[in-house]
Amino acid sequence: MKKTYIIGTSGHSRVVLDILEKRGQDIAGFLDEDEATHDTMINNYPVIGYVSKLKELEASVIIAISHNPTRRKIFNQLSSYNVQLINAIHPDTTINSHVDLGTGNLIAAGAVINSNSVIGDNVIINTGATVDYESRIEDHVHISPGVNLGGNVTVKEGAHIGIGASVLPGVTIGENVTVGAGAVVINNLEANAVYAGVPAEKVRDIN
Ligand SMILES: CC(=O)SCCNC(=O)CCNC(=O)[C@H](O)C(C)(C)COP(=O)(O)OP(=O)(O)OC[C@H]1O[C@@H](n2cnc3c(N)ncnc32)[C@H](O)[C@@H]1OP(=O)(O)O
Repeated sequence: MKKTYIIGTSGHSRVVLDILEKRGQDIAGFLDEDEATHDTMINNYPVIGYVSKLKELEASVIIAISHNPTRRKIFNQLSSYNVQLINAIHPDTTINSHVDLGTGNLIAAGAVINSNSVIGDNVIINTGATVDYESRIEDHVHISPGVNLGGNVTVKEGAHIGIGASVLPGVTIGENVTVGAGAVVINNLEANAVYAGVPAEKVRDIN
């Protein structure tokens, strides 16, 4: 089995570590672009160095960074390396057998993904979130803890749905949108903006 490296050292990365331990992965340690973290220990595993260390290695990797633009940037960096992105799926999840799941994804404890949904690459479906039938979650999306998506929802690349938000069936959420915590999204949301409230309304554009 190839050794597995976790990119990122935040609290989120410790959630990923726990899942990989539960899955019996052979974990080498962490990598991080912040030099101050190097040679420290996280839950008994070393922070080994920069992400570029992976250039020299044939390794399994998961990017454990919740900030979508940063996670996307590192995903693109890894595309020229000889590494294998893996999924980190907590054993306590319910994923329908007819779900099409990409790679480099975190599916955290208690998450549910229902039938015929499609999940891209480098996605986070966080603790206790539900994605209902025939939904489409594109690359680099973060579905936060406790979010509920109705059936036939589309979440476009790079969008972030905040904690506890609900999205009505059939809604499309545009690229790079942020939905505020607790929002109820009843209409399609145009790309590159922040929306919040019940029902969700635009707060500001994202440049
Ligand atoms: C495991 C984990 O921790 S995963 C982490 C998941 N993270 C989240 O869920 C965070 C989601 N982010 C939010 O909800 C943020 O508050 C955002 C993105 C909606 C807004 O953030 P900012 O752009 O910094 O806006 P800011 O805090 O200045 O608020 C702007 C206005 O929106 C209001 N607002 C902010 N958040 C919300 C919200 N969730 N619902 C309703 N209104 C909100 C503010 O009261 C403010 O109103 P005002 O202009 O009348 O004073």
